[in-house]
Amino acid sequence: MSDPLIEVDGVGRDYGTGDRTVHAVREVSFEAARGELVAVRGRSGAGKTTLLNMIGGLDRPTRGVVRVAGVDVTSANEAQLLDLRRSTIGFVFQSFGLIPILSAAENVSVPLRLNRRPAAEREERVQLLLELVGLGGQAAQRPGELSGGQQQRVAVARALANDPPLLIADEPTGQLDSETGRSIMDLLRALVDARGMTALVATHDPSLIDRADRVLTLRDGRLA
Ligand SMILES: Nc1ncnc2c1ncn2[C@@H]1O[C@H](COP(=O)(O)OP(=O)(O)OP(=O)(O)O)[C@@H](O)[C@H]1O
Repeated sequence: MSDPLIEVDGVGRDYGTGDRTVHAVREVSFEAARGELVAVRGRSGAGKTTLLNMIGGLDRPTRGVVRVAGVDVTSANEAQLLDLRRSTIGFVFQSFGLIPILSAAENVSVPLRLNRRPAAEREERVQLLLELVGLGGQAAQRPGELSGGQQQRVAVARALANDPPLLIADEPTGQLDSETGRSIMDLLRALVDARGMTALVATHDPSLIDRADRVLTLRDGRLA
């Protein structure tokens, strides 16, 4: 595989010390290519969130190296990590993480503001992104006025705002009913196919696994 987008090499993460040490992730190595949809499955506590957070630069491994788009996330300083999270990685969480007092459009606009994009460009891009996720008509509505599935679509649009090569989604369908969950996974699949981005998606849900190009299974912190 040439030029992988994600390189994970011998990564481990411990919490606590001594007898109480929890080995949340142990000796995990894998690569993901550009344009690949990779599912990470495993039971509750298997280490999915810990692994995703280390790849996304939200947490640092105890051992090993993570590279994303050639950048060593493990040794990056805070400013470099901030830059990586703004330009290279979009995040989607189980709990959506939208700002309640902002409209759908304003939520999607937040990463563009952080990247200091001009107002006219922001407006155009936000509308395009909302249409992309099927919410062109809901731009002015606040999260509380949207269904769970619609809120997650807004979160996906926000994650795509700066056109990152990597989307990390941690149980994005965990709070949705199974049919709504499937529509979110269909959306992620379509986005990966249309944009050539890489997506890393943690999920418990066996019915969502078949949309992935590849499935990584974590058991007690190890890749099975
Ligand atoms: N901050 C922390 N301090 C101590 N232990 C932690 C911490 N975060 C996670 N752990 C432990 O690390 C292990 C892996 O947790 P993690 O959240 O990565 O699993 P998961 O597969 O994402 O689970 P879930 O599906 O329930 O979200 C668990 O045993 C958990 O209790």
